[in-house]
Amino acid sequence: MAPWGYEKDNGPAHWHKDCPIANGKNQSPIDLINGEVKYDSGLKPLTAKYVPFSDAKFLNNGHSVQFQPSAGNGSELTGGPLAVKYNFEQFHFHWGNNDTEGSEHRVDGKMYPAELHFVHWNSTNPSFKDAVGSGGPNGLAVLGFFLKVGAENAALKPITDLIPKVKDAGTSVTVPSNFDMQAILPATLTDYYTYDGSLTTPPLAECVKWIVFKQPLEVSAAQMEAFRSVINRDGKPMGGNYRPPCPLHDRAVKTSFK
Ligand SMILES: NS(=O)(=O)c1cccc(F)c1
Ligand SMILES: [Zn+2]
Repeated sequence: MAPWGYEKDNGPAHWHKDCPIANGKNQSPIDLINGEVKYDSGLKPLTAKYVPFSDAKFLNNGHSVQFQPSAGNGSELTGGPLAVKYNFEQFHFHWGNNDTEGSEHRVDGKMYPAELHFVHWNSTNPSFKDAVGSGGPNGLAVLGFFLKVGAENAALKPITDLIPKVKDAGTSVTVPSNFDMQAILPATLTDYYTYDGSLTTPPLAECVKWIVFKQPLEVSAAQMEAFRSVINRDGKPMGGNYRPPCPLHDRAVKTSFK
């Protein structure tokens, strides 16, 4: 099979051939149906501490654009549904070719134009790779933020301004060291959905504690257009790099809000 992608001949419907877990019972993304979620008063606030990065790359890996600091940067996530500290690994995006599609998770069937994933790994593992392979839903913690079109996102501007430099698959650029990742996050990380799921791209490992925030972030139309100018490994616009929702099976989606 050609390397996996999102086209007719290598998209989500094909992934099960290389990754049979694609048809597993803990797959992501899902449709977050408000009538079926359950408030959990035991969910604590989340704390994300992102320290400045000395050498971080922004890259086009052929299926997304991704911010990746060098390993062991010291940024970490604790609290919420998490029992231990998680180390920050990378963030990346999924988006559509128009404003009616693009997010991976949905809310009552609604898709947002894009979704931003902050990926963290359980610090009781020696590395990110070990955390992915650690088995069970506590290997990674991924924060999901919906993006909607509105005001320019000043915190993401240093990243969206770099997109023209990583237009083609396999390209990367160094991110200025004064980039403040903390500024992307809302002041308080409240009001989220959380459930046990998987990576949304191959290898689709069922190792993720998903934490999806109810409140979307805003980006400008120009910032959305920047994403839509990115080219994938087949030389086509990368937009549409989202997996459709997977069956919930017998999983519960908890909320930190009533
Ligand atoms: N899209 S995602 O589930 O956040 C994801 C896919 C693959 C690797 C990874 F670290 C995160
Ligand atoms: Zn993702």
